[in-house]
Amino acid sequence: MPPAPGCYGAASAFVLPPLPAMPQAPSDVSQVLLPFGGLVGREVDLDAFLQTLMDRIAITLQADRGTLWLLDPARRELFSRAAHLPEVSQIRVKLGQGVAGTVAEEGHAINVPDPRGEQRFFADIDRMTGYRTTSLLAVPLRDGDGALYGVLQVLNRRGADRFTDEDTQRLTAIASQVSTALQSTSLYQELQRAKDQPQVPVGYFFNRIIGESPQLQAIYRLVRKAAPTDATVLLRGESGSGKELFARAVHVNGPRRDQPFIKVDCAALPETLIENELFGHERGAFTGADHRVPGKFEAASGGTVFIDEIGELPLPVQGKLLRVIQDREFERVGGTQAVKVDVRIVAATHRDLARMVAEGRFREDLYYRIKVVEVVLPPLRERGAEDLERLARHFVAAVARRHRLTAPRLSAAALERLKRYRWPGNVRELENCIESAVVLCEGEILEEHLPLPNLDRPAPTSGASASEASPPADPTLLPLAEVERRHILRVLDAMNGNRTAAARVLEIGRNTLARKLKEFGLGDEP
Ligand SMILES: Nc1ncnc2c1ncn2[C@@H]1O[C@H](COP(=O)(O)OP(=O)(O)OP(=O)(O)O)[C@@H](O)[C@H]1O
Repeated sequence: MPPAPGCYGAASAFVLPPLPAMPQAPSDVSQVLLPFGGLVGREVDLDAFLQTLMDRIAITLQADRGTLWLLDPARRELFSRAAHLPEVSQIRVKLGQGVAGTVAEEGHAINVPDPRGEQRFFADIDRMTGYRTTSLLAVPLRDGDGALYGVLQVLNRRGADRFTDEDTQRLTAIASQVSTALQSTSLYQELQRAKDQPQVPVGYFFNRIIGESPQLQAIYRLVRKAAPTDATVLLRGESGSGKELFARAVHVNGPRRDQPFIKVDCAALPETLIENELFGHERGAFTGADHRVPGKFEAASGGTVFIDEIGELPLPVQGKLLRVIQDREFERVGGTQAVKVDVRIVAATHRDLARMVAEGRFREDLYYRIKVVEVVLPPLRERGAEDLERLARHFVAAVARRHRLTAPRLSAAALERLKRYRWPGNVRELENCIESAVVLCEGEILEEHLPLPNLDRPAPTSGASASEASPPADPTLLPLAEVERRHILRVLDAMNGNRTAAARVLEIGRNTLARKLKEFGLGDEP
């Protein structure tokens, strides 16, 4: 059965609850956008806005699915920016390819009653998604100057075998409203920039990154410059501050975007395994090595290797990595033959590498090689109240969608509590905190359920208990139990949730791991 409107992207295949305000298709197109006026202006969460917008459009046109396509002038392609597309995260089509591509090239609406036998229909997308298109309507999206910048498309008219002429008129009217609405968003500004710099592809950029503070703006500028090159990038920042998110942004905004992005987490692997993981091994390299196994560098060929927690890399392996950066070659463990490799390297650390160099724990030559472009991510507490609020609202909406719940409203008191907390675990901690609160929230307003220390309580005057009101200046000074909890979750994450593998890395029994996870409130495996 095809998914209902409300399903977006592979990473977030969820179904929104029915929209209470509009159970029926409205007859007046102005109702499609009317409820969003405030949301567009504030644009607290562009993704959520676009998704709700596409839901409304599908309902209004009595369509099963809808797609907002935008134009990437550099690549002469359309990319799906918001869509009922649970099967894949994004689709790209060339101008002139398929119905949407033809609308973008020719600039007029196309109504396809039956795609079978329709030459302009691009059946590859149905083949890729497994979805069966039975009728399709697509109209151009134009900006205030009349220039085409996208296509609005709906699929599979419900209750009829085709879209009508009246539907075409309605979708055209909606497209004009959508254009007006989009022009006040940063998405539109990005498209405008792309017009001035047609060599820079769009649609990959920062789609999932929330934050408008001056610090984040400076980082966007830096990443925008560095990404299209092959420069090695070093991301520095506290745990949970978004290093991996930006590492992916560097990759998908660069020339290697269609090639693999492979992550190696040096902190999750025992020292003895890191070399093997990165470089692979030859047959007979050690007992049990009964065939040649390629490492991550070979797996990432043509793409990017993201070396997370590079500060944990043992010194001998640092030497081998240096050779990869300098000479683009290495030897597999137990091998004598040089293997050539073409990869981009992006590295991340929460450590002070300069200090590690001074202490002789990190090679100076490698340090300078990896920090060709250095991006320092600010801790959440330094990003200002507005960014915190944007992120919080984004997570409320995203978590509610993920768990198929109605998104509660954040009360002023709840926001105040969020702003007063110091967030030692940064954005990840905020995300987890909001997830817990949204899941436990019983009413429409999220207020009581934030699992945060009560900062209004008077601080203890003496004793060894940590003061919640005045946390230590150094956020890494954590209680032992918290360090253990974070380490376990990080290993589990690195092993993609596989408990057996995580228990092996942690060198504890699987039952012990299960018990600890239970203590953290992470119940049984699904
Ligand atoms: N600016 C942001 N906008 C939206 N989500 C964010 C942002 N920054 C971080 N996140 C989210 O917070 C979580 C932690 O981010 P990420 O894994 O990139 O941090 P990290 O610095 O690599 O952490 P660690 O050092 O512990 O590996 C992720 O779920 C990520 O999607």
